[in-house]
Amino acid sequence: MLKVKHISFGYTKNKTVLENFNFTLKEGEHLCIMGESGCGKSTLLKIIYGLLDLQKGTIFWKENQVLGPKKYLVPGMDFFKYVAQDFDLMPYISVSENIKKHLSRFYPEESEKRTQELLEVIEMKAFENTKVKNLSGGQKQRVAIARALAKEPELLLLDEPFGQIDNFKKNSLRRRLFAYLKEKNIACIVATHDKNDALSFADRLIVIRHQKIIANDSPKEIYHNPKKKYIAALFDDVNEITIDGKTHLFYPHQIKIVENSDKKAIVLNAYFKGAYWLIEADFKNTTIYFNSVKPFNNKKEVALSFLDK
Ligand SMILES: Nc1ncnc2c1ncn2[C@@H]1O[C@H](COP(=O)(O)OP(=O)(O)OP(=O)(O)O)[C@@H](O)[C@H]1O
Repeated sequence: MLKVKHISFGYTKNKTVLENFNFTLKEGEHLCIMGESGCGKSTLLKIIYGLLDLQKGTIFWKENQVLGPKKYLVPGMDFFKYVAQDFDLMPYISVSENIKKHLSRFYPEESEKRTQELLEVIEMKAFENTKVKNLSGGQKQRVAIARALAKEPELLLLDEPFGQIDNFKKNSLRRRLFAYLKEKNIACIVATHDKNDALSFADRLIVIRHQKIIANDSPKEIYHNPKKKYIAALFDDVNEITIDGKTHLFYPHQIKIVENSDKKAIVLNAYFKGAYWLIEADFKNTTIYFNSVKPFNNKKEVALSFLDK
């Protein structure tokens, strides 16, 4: 189990990036870290891996304390693997050689079998003999993930793991990778901007804002009961609307167009989203967003109903 206790960190003395972080992670559990750009997601992963020295607090994996570069000449904990945003692959050797570099040379058959298994997980079988320098950014990202998995870490730390991968590949890769991690009981912490990483695949979600953890719960709970607009906005457009003197947060799908109601909005724009239209409208001098199966002309008045909260 990972135990992060009262940790604080800043790159300089007068600027704290993370303040008094506390959380735990069980074996095999998947945690997502979300928050706006620059809030400290990558910094947290680097601290957990042991690449930075803490100013305060402790981190333990089981009974082992995670210590930073002041303590270890080669930083980074043995039973963790960390895939950074810049991959750090060997460009002049092939995809499979990059993976094999992290497997034992003394068991070539076992090493080959494992490499093939990982090539399947990252859907890169067709590129096994291609030199890494000739791969696209998204392909390199996938090789970096396979390489990190080669030795079956106990905890995998992924920084924006699908950031450079197109939607077409991303969905199937995500399903394969997270199923593989669960199957092998590998715990995982993913720093991400992508709500799908959290909603569909994480057991738990932590949201960071202004150096603090402002939410730590199941993705379902945080999605359905966001305590702040900042949190809801990680998942979708969000409307902050006051009804009978009380302010509520509504996602676009929680506002419906109805035949009649005393809540009227004037359509400003309609954006095609494939399966539906996102309507931008003025409601009591506030711009709101809701979904509709059909578009409306600008300036059209529509009656709305808001989900009961
Ligand atoms: N090596 C460094 N030296 C000094 N400041 C740094 C360093 N790396 C990051 N920072 C600062 O620390 C803060 C947190 O950065 P971090 O990269 O952890 O954010 P992030 O949430 O991962 O951002 P993004 O989503 O854009 O990747 C930012 O203000 C950043 O400018």
